[in-house]
Amino acid sequence: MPIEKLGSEALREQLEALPQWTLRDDKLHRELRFADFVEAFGFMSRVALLAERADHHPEWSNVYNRVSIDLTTHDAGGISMRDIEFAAAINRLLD
Ligand SMILES: C[C@H](O)[C@H](O)[C@H]1CNC2=NC(N)=NC(=O)C2=N1
Repeated sequence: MPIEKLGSEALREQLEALPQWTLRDDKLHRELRFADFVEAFGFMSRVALLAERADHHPEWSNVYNRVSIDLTTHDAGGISMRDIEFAAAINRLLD
């Protein structure tokens, strides 16, 4: 079954449950700051395992203790429920 891009109304609804995430360039965006590089990279390692399990991968960058994450579904040409679920799973790692 093809993965569908969310329409703007459905997307707005889903974003209500993800207040830590914003829309930037048609992607789900979140920036994080950790105590140091080891903490940031440890977090990225945990996200990498989630990404491999879901076969859904982040666009991200890391500078020392900062991590910037963008989520989109290339296969759908926009944000899909895969990104919503991924964002929620990342939030749970940070609880
Ligand atoms: C072939 C493979 O399943 C696809 O390329 C997957 C891999 N990871 C992916 N990750 C993301 N974020 N979007 C995708 O469309 C995507 N597609």
